[in-house]
Amino acid sequence: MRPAGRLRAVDEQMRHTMLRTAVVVGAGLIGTSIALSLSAKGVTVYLSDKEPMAALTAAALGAGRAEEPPGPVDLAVLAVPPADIAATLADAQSRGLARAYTDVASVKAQALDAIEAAGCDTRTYLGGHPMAGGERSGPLAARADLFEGRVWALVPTPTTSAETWRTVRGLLDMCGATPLVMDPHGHDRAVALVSHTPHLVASLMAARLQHATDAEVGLSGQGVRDVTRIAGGDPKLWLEILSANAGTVADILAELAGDLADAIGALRALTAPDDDPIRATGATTLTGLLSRGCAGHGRLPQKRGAPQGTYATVSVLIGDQPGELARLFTDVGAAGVNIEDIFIDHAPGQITGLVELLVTTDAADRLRNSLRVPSTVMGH
Ligand SMILES: NC(=O)c1ccc[n+]([C@@H]2O[C@H](COP(=O)([O-])OP(=O)(O)OC[C@H]3O[C@@H](n4cnc5c(N)ncnc54)[C@H](O)[C@@H]3O)[C@@H](O)[C@H]2O)c1
Ligand SMILES: O=C(O)C(=O)C[C@]1(C(=O)O)C=C[C@@H](O)C=C1
Repeated sequence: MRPAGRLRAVDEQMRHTMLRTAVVVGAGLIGTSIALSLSAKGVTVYLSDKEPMAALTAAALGAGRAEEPPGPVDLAVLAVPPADIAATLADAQSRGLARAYTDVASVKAQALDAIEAAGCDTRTYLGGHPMAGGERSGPLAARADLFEGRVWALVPTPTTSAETWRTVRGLLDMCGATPLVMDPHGHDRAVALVSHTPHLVASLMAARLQHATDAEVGLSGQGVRDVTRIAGGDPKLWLEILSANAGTVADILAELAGDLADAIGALRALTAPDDDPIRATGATTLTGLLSRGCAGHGRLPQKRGAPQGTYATVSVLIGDQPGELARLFTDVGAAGVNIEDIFIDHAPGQITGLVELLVTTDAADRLRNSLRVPSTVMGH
């Protein structure tokens, strides 16, 4: 049985307050996306940024008002770079800007240490980190639906008040995000694996392309774009993020370096003549690495943090002519199936496009039968 105090704490975390007013400090990609989402739900949002043009641009996009609030707001969201969180929180609290405060920084332990060192009031602060973003910066890259269905880590201080919990839960609810409560070091270890090292690896791979010939990059398909997309992120922000989690990222990269060395050895072995037995060793090693990759990829949760197997992809070929998508949606509706997500892959000039519909696993075969499309392909 859980002690009553713990039960009460969990209960408080589950409730949430409807926000009426908010301030977003830092009107960049994440701040403006949050502000757009809140404004769309009727919250009065005030925007500020050390670059006035960023706040004005966000306001012009409909994210809120680029002005100081007339009095304390329900929640201040600090969407500034990680190293600026403590000073921004201290300044906001000293001005009595809000009744509760949260941030969105990608690293938590160092920020929390700095918050405590700066003497901030940790009762009105609850750290946060939405696991959604993009490789572009600034308000013009923002989207109101950026956090829909995404996990949002919540990292409380030992003294975070119940009222602050309820207010920040209200923010997540309005943004359509799913909370995941973590401690700061556990959070930073996890994001080293699922965000920070992948970013660095994407950058290292993308750096290989820098001096490629036009003919070589001209041949790029979706694979290289998927592997390198996040490498387009702001180097200044990513230096800050990696610096605040450097030891853990270095440990993971060292393990990766071991696998890279094995892969190089295996590939060299595969260049040996057909009758050289070393080829078989190379093939075995490489198969092992590729299979481990499939197993690791299979561990990634699907939509809304659901485990693998919750959803299945139904792939449909459609023609490049008006009304094709509308017809497909009508047919899916007629089959009584809800589309959880959709991806459309259509190269200009091709007469067909591939539409991938993400649906619950139990509905997938029914939909395939109804649309008369073949069973799913490997990797889905
Ligand atoms: N980019 C992502 O994918 C992503 C995802 C989740 C969380 N985050 C976190 O969100 C935060 C913001 O990142 P972003 O991608 O929106 O960056 P961004 O560069 O798009 O926006 C940051 C904004 O903050 C402003 N700013 C910087 N210092 C400030 C200060 N001291 N006071 C007021 N304004 C200030 C900048 O002028 C800029 O407009 C970072 O802490 C980052 O770690 C980023
Ligand atoms: O979608 C992307 O572009 C991202 O890289 C977002 C992403 C990530 O998933 O690694 C990047 C950094 C953040 O702190 C959180 C989310």
